[in-house]
Amino acid sequence: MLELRNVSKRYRRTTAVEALTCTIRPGQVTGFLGPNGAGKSTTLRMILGLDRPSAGEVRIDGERYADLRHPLRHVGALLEGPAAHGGRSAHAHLRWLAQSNRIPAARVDEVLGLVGLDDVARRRIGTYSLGMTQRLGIAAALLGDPPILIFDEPTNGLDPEAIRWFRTTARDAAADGRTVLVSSHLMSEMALTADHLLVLSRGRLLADTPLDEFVGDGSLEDAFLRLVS
Ligand SMILES: Nc1ncnc2c1ncn2[C@@H]1O[C@H](COP(=O)(O)OP(=O)(O)OP(=O)(O)O)[C@@H](O)[C@H]1O
Repeated sequence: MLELRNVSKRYRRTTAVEALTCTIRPGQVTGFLGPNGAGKSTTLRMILGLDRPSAGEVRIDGERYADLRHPLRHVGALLEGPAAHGGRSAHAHLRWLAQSNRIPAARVDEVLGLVGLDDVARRRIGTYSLGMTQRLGIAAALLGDPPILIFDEPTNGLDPEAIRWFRTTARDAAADGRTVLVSSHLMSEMALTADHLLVLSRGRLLADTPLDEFVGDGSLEDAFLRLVS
């Protein structure tokens, strides 16, 4: 379980996140929506200990990220932007992550197979396409077989087959009892992937609702635009 209690983040004059309180539950895919600049990435960075809240706290299974001894075994994340050195191979990158989190080396080949990168695993990451880079990020998130998975814009650059693959992966993980949090701007994709929604706008939480209730008789896009406009 992932809990945010009264979490705020201020950068000088900008309040990126304002008193955010929510619990992200296991067994479902939670979609994280919000217009550009709403504070989604900032929130995800605070969950992962990459940014310090100005106030409030984040708990992962009751602990702070910084206190987790082997964080990748508790929470796996794909964030925006390259997370690996371009000169390394995917295999070397994952081996290094596995070693530093006491994850068996055999798991590296397993996740490379899961994301379909086995054929290019020894190639330099710098030569990868956007879609291959996304798959590597997803492999890194799955590496520690963590109960909590966080994906920021996971389908960026993925082709239709890979988008479907990601959706199935996220839904299977939730069906397995994991906590899955996915941020995306793609409403049609989110409508197919999420069970529950968190909607953020200007740093504030506007909705924390099951997808079906949020959408009602219309489309997710209509309901979302009505709420944030
Ligand atoms: N390091 C920083 N320094 C100053 N301001 C920042 C910093 N990071 C984020 N912000 C500001 O905080 C606000 C929230 O940004 P954030 O990137 O979290 O939004 P987002 O919902 O992820 O947006 P997008 O959908 O465009 O990725 C924005 O106004 C942004 O300019």
